[in-house]
Amino acid sequence: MTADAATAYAAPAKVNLTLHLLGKRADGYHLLDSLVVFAGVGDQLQVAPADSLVLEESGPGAGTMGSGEDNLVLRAARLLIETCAPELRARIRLEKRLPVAAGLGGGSSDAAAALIALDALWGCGLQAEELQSLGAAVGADVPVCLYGRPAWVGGIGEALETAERMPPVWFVLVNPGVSLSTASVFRARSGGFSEPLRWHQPPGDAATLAAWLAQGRNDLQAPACALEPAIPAVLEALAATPDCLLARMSGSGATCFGLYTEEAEARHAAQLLAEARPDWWVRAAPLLTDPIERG
Ligand SMILES: C[C@](O)(CO)[C@H](O)COP(=O)(O)OP(=O)(O)OC[C@H]1O[C@@H](n2ccc(N)nc2=O)[C@H](O)[C@@H]1O
Ligand SMILES: Nc1ncnc2c1ncn2[C@@H]1O[C@H](COP(=O)(O)OP(=O)(O)OP(=O)(O)O)[C@@H](O)[C@H]1O
Repeated sequence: MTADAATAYAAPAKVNLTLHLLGKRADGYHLLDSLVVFAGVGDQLQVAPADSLVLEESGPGAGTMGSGEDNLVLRAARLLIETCAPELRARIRLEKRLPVAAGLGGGSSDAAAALIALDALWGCGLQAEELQSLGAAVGADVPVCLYGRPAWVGGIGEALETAERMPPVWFVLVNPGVSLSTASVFRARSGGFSEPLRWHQPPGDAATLAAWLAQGRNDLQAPACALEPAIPAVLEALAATPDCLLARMSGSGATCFGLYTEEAEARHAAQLLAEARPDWWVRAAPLLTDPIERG
């Protein structure tokens, strides 16, 4: 595949529908069992040939990601250069729309899109497994973002299995405008570990999915709520919207999602929340049931 300069690569938000912690490794990383999906809202990336490696940020989140040199997009690009050829360079444009350090895996999704876009631009032709191992070196959420479809995630984020036949579902995503460091939320948790949760038969509709999800949880939600009191307020506000089937935190927070059957229900709930709390980031978006289309 070749990339032309105008091609835009989608970097959608990741949502952890469940997040069970199964144990802890000697290096401090936690073993996960998570049902991960993507939502139809996210960042966008464009790449073009250039004489140096540069990242240009635009959009509402530009300048909120710390120093440009630490950007996960550039870390991914440098790893690909090391693997592929030392002289490779590109201009990368990142339109940052997702909140940062928000539990939506925005940086990981950007890094995954960068690996795919630059592999195509530079004609590296890496196999999916090679991209996966570069992605895992950038962050635990990058492998599933490269995979780009509903998945059961295990290991510390690298063990992936397709979650077949997700039903059509709508999300309302709400971030209260606070960023939470993933490491601090893991550090704040205490107590035992959970069992993995798998369905015997894929849920046929949103209500059945929500009922199945209610048997599980996000094990990082309690420690994140203890660190950040805005999170319980978001969960309560989402749960109180009409037609909300389930409200839960994604990843290490602070973004929470509400589940709805219909687009109109989600849009109505999002409008109510945005009116009540203009200081919150609120978006209605569908669950992407099919693999992400890139480029
Ligand atoms: C919590 C999740 O969002 C679930 O999807 C991800 O596992 C986190 O993915 P991520 O943000 O890409 O995480 P990384 O940047 O690799 O790790 C940040 C920190 O989170 C903790 N961490 C992360 C992943 C994992 N399986 N166990 C951990 O304990 C570690 O303290 C690590 O230093
Ligand atoms: N392209 C990027 N987008 C967002 N954050 C980035 C990016 N590059 C570097 N970062 C840094 O990475 C950290 C994590 O940001 P990110 O938005 O990916 O977190 P998150 O949504 O909580 O991720 P996860 O759900 O994987 O834990 C932040 O401290 C941020 O400054």
